Amino acid sequence: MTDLTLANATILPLGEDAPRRIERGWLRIEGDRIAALGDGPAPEGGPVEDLGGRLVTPALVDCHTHLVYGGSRAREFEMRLEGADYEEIARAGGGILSTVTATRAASEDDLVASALPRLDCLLAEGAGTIEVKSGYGLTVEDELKMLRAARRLGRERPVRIVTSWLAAHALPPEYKGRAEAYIDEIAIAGLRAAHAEGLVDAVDGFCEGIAFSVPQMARIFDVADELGLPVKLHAEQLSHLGGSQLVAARGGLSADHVEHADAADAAALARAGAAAVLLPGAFYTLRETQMPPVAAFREAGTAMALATDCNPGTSPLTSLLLTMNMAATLFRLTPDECLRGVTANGARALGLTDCGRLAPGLRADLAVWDIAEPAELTYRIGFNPLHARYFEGCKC
Ligand SMILES: O=C(O)CC[C@@H]1NC(=O)NC1=O
Ligand SMILES: [Fe+3]
Repeated sequence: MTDLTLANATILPLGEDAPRRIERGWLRIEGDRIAALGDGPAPEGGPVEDLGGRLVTPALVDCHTHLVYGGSRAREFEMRLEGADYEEIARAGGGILSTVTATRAASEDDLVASALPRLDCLLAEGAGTIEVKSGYGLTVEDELKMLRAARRLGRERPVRIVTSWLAAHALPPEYKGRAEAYIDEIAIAGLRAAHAEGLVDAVDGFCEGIAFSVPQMARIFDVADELGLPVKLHAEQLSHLGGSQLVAARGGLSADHVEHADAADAAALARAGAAAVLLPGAFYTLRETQMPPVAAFREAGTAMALATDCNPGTSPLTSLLLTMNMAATLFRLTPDECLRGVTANGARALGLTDCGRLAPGLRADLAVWDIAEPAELTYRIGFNPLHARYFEGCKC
């Protein structure tokens, strides 16, 4: 059991009603929780570690990843460089389906082994909570295999893994022209099996012309609601179908990508308390030109989260710090918005209230940085100033 006070630190609590910054502050850890924090001299009693003015933030939250998958899409990367766009590749049977073949062929052990190096990259930059989706198996057993592998990552490393069911990611060849049957026999039947095995924390889908429609996603969300599972959605990534409005109407956790969302979507998400998850890695990789409506999100008060969207096709990115830099440079988010995007708002996009902020009673998942100026985290490109990471109160 940890009993430790971190002293002489520059603390960013990142809570809505918390001080913006505590200079020369202290934070007391008891067990796996934050017991107290404040400014001035640290309270007497117990071991103290002087941080020499270093910056302390919540451990980072990556609220949108496809971290578990088989194979690689480097060849497709070349195709894009030869001029094919994402939808052309998808319609030519490439894209997601080529990763499906590799994932179906991989064992659960193979999936864990190939995901661990990607996970270690995120942990090395101070991540403490990571969401992992299914979506490359597209049979009940292969989707369950993916989520079992995801759960194992949380046992193999000091990290909290949150899972999402994403069977509605693509229509496999054996269901070509039979989307409704796929939804019934795989997406819904598999969701029930995953829930029964304790493998799923939220339900997601790819709502897009090359994937699933709003009514089709609504059918899956009906079952999520019956099972008491929250929902989220890949929405308005390549077009405007109304996925964000569906998330808002269902009281969902987040609408993700949202490049093609509009002011009405921003207002609906804000009213529903749902986050907009911006994914600059996919925007950058696809050389997208449609910017997400950041001004509308600001105007509406929609919480903006950021995530790597780590996936082999459109965002082979395993750096939240680079994600922050991309969001600032490409989407014009401020460094403060970027840091909130991978902490408090990332937690919000996952429906988590016990992390992503520093306050008494919350998890002692912390990142200590060898910098004093928070903007350095967003400003630097390819620089990792992590000094130490605490997970459940333990330095790791
Ligand atoms: O190409 C892949 O493997 C996943 C792409 C990823 N999935 C999705 O729904 N949108 C994306 O950009
Ligand atoms: Fe994604």
